[in-house]
Amino acid sequence: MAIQKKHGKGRLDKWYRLAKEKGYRARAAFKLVQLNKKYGFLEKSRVLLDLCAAPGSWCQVAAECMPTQSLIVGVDLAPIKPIPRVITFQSDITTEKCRATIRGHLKHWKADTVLHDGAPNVGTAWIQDAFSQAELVLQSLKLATEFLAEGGSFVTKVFRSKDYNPLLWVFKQLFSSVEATKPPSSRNVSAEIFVVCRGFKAPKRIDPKFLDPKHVFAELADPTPNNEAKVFNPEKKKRKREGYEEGDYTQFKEIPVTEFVNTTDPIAILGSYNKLSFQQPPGGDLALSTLDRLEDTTDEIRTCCEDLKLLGKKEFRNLLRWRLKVREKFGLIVKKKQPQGAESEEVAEIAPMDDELAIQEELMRLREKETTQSKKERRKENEKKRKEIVRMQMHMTTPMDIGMEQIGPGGEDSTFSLKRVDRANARDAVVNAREVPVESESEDDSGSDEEESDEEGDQLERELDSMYEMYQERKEDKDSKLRAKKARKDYETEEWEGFSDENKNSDDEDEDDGAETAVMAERAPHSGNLSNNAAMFFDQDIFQGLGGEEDEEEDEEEEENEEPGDEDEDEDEDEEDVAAIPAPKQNNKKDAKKESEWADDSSDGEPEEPQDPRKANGQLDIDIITAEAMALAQQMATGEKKSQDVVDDGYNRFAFRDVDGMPEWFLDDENKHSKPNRPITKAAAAAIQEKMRAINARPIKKVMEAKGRKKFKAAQKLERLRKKSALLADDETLSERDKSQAITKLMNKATKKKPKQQVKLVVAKGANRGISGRPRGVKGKYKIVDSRMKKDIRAEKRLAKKKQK
Ligand SMILES: C[S@@+](CC[C@H](N)C(=O)[O-])C[C@H]1O[C@@H](n2cnc3c(N)ncnc32)[C@H](O)[C@@H]1O
Repeated sequence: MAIQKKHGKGRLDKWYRLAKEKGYRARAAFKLVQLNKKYGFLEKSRVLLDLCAAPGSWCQVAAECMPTQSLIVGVDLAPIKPIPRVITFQSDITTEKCRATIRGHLKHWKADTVLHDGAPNVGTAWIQDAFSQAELVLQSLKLATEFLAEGGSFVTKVFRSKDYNPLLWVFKQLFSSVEATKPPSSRNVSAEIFVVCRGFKAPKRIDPKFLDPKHVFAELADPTPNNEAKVFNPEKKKRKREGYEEGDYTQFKEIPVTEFVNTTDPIAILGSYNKLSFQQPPGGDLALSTLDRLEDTTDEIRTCCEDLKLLGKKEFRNLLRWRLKVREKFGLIVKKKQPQGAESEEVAEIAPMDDELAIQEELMRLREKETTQSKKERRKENEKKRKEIVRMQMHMTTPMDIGMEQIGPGGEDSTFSLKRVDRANARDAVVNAREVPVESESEDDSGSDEEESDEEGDQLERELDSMYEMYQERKEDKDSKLRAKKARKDYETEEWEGFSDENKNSDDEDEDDGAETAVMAERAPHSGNLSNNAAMFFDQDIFQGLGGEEDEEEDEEEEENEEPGDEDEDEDEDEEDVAAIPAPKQNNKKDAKKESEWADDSSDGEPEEPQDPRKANGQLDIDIITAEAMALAQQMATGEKKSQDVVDDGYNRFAFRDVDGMPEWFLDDENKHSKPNRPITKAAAAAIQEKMRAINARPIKKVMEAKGRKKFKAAQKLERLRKKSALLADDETLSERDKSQAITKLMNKATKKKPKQQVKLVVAKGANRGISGRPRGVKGKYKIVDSRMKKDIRAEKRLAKKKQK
């Protein structure tokens, strides 16, 4: 008996069994079936070329779906057993011989479809596999450009790797429509993606660089050497750390923590490994043991290293900071004081781990400890002050309580300078009980050495932030619920813009960075001044339709309609536009317009607070729809509660939760439960119940429509009857008796129900066995049954009769 493989790629799944059942040579057949179901290119093709076709299941599918008399040619390194209506031959698709053989088979015809499902079985590391795969794709594209007819389709398999985007970019230059998809039969653990390119542009001349792997994958072909990796283990060969082996996604991956410290791409390690290990290798590792003994290597850091997949942004940040500290201590980064404006440079030095270093290390550790302590205290102090300010704004404390008399409430440099506080915003902040950004002292004394921002750290954090955003976007794309949630969140955060707009400026600065390497930039048709990578990035579907100047004009128009104070808000909106979900964006713009209209309406020139008809979650707030709200309304109507009480209620233990740096999943979960429990009255609960009952009692729309149609038809019938009876009544040739008889007859006919048409059962045997369509000699409604069913029905009837007796 064959051994059933239960894990990973070798699992004999339903597609495998289905392929066996249907007589396909490989489960891969279903990938083509599903791709064709979605894009329907096979039925339209008369000539097809299948590159890398063995064992031949795609050719089988093509032969089934394409019109008879079509020409199908399949080629592979491996021999392909003959398939009816398919020409196959054995060759390497990268060779000239193969090209010539294809030409010989196609003669003067051009292919409508070129398929490529090639996979080189080199079995080396993932990154190498992916690269050769990408090269094979480019090779097949080369053949496709030679043999495809104008408007033809090219379907290819690519792997998720660094080469994916360059490949897609090249496809887009040659085809009018390029779509990447993963058919259901493709295993989730497999990194393969299928790209369906339609509408071949058939350019007269194609720049050979388009199809030259050296140019297309320029970045990979010449990776920058990682000299720093030699510091810890100079003679050890550097491990390849980019990505998982194909189909190896479920493996728990571990890497020595020293690798994380060494690497020039720490984010890649955090993203692709499960654990950073402090475990000593058999021969012992000096660097590892030093790392292990460091004071900075706190328990928290160790716990974080245990399972990277559980970490949130904050923990990742901590790990990156820790890495930087360690690198500094080991002398991997030597910071040079530089004149202003000059770019900071990281110098990698190979430093021996001797006594001197240990002393230096100890000194650094002490200094570090001191700094952390003072930072912590400052942060605590700030937090305290922030809370006190909010309390004061809510009239729960006096300025004296927080020592404002010493500093002076209006002092320019004071943390409590309320001059800059926009009153309306402040009120919003109190009502919303949101965080009030207080200028941190660390910002004030930015000149000090300890607070000197670390270029690498900042860069990594920005990278981490943008990766997290991309991850969220991907998740949103897949999950409509999440999309709605984000839309709600965006809506909520829009309301509170903070006391100052410094944050925004820093956000803007963040956007400025990013260096791109130029690959084939000179040929990018609409890249303008953008580098090739940037052009490829903006070529993605998400940016399509985001017009350049036209949009800007539109934005400008809208800006004109708005108050000058709204400028910053708009900038933020524009930044979000790239990844924003369309619906809320439209709403926001509409709102902005509405707000400006409201502002224009106010006669005294003072813009009125816009009464937004929506609730925080974006729903229209047109009714009291919860029992809590109803109870509150009742209490306010009876004077039991005043608006001041409601404000007081807003100040509760849930209002100032410290959410900073908490992972999203944690906050999502906590938001479900961490809210005040407001008691509801019996009357309110009853009223809501009653309302719901009334809503539930309403017939659904379809039933209402059906009833309406019935009523309408009855009215029409009645009208016709009335007219006919009137005609009869006016007919002078008829006697009164005849008239009455004729009208009665009419009435009887109208009220008489039509007998239901009998369904004739036709047994599927004899001439009727396996027929499709109406059986001969059968009129009216019919149903084809097998003889068993008829016998069963008869038996049931017999039984029922027996029981009656
Ligand atoms: C996944 S299989 C293709 C399965 C095929 N689509 C089917 O449905 O049966 C990948 C094939 O690519 C072939 N291949 C890899 N490199 C090739 C090359 N340079 N020239 C021709 N075939 C190649 C391999 O021999 C292998 O049979």
